[in-house]
Amino acid sequence: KKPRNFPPGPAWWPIVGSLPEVSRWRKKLGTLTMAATFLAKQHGKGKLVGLRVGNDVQVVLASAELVKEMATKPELDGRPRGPFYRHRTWGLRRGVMLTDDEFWRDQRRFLTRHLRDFGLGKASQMETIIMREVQALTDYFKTAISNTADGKALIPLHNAFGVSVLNTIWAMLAGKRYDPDDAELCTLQKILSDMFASMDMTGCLFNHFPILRYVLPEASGYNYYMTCHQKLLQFLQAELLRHKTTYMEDSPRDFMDVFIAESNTRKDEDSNYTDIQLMAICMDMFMAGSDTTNKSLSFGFLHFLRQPHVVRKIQEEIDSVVGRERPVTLDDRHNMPYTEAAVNESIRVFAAHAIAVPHRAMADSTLMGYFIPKDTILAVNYNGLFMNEELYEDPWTFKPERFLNEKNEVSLPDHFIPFGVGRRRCMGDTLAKTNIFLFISNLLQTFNFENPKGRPLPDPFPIEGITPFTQLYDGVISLRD
Ligand code: HEM
Repeated sequence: KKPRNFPPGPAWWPIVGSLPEVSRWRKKLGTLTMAATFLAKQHGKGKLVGLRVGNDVQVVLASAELVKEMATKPELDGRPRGPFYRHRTWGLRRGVMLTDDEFWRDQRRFLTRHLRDFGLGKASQMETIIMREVQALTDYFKTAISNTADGKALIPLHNAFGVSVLNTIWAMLAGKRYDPDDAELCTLQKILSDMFASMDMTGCLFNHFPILRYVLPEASGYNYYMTCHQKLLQFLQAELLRHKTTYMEDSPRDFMDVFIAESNTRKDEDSNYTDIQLMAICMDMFMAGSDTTNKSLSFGFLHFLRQPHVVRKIQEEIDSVVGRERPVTLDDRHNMPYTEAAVNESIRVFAAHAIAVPHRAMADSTLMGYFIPKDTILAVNYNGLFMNEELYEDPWTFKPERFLNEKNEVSLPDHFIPFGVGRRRCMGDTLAKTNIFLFISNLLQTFNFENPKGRPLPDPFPIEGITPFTQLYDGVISLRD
């Protein structure tokens, strides 16, 4: 039964809850995020909708004020607890992204403090790490171009940035980088992206109906989920072993070494500094840290192919502020408002189809005056925020100008909160924005990106998943001069 004064939403049927209504609108509109935006408009003044899907009682939020209200209430800082979230870290709730309470506070503090030592949030260190990757990708594109007769290389752009972006976070975590076409990492990323495409952020069938793990392990996606995580575990185990065999106590090379040192000092049985916890943190970073930035770049470049005038404006800005003789650096950023606005617009067009990592009410609470019972899942539907025509005119069109004021300065509205707010706010916003800025500006300084002749422009409609994907698309890359 719906609790009294629960946020409004479609009817709850026995066993399936609101699933039939959500599925109907999802099919009709094309994505879960659009269905949730629609249901929030139909039932909750466009701000929220209350649902039950199988076991899970959920409230989907679609307004910035509500996200901010949620952040004022520590009891709403929890993370979900179903099998989808537990089995991801091998049966235990571990890591930092999907844990809560004291365990999460301690681990988040430790991770933030020590990732800073290896560059996270420190402009000059981040710049060095990212520029190494920009250079490697530039060389990779140049080689592809030099292997063509007409100087125009056809490159699949939907996932051109995956390995490069992962390297920027992996350098801090594991002190290692991979080439853009590294076979092992490309396979691993393919496994992860296939898995991401088969689920969504609010879970999947075997989470909403846990019994399906036993009666329909194949059809409910459970077996597939476990196999993918097993492969990821093998990859991380190999890295951990490499670290342990080459570890030197007095000279930590990266976060893994620091964590190993900490776990050596805490030998007690209930220590949280275990091998599994370290691998779970790495997995969080793999997913939260690289996937989001990579996809913001993919969405950005898709729109660049659709709107060459945006590319021309960025290139004009680069030419006038930096020229072509030296790379674009972070110091140039404040003189490049149009490019900086394009960075934010790339994040908007990606996040506009995403549901953020869900929260969980750890105690009874309220939101917008409605009752939120303990264990309700609270999911922020960014589609409701970033595709809202009243806030973002013509939301399907890529318009950096929307983030510029009349003085041509970057001006981000209060409702632009792609990284969340409050205690659970994203840990990597600076790294993400720095990555996107340096990749866009340096690649557009050197190359032209065009849609292949004779092909339709790539469609901005997303492919759904835990995080949204662009459709598969190619770009023609050539040297600017
Ligand atoms: C465009 C890129 C990115 C976007 C849009 C993004 C967005 C978000 C959002 C919306 C959340 C959830 C906030 C909440 O629960 O209220 C989050 C959490 C998180 N993000 Fe990001 N993020 C991005 C990049 C990164 C990067 C580069 C890192 C790596 C350092 C990172 C690490 C994390 C972590 C660890 C969390 C979990 C924090 C916690 O639960 O305490 N993210 N991010």
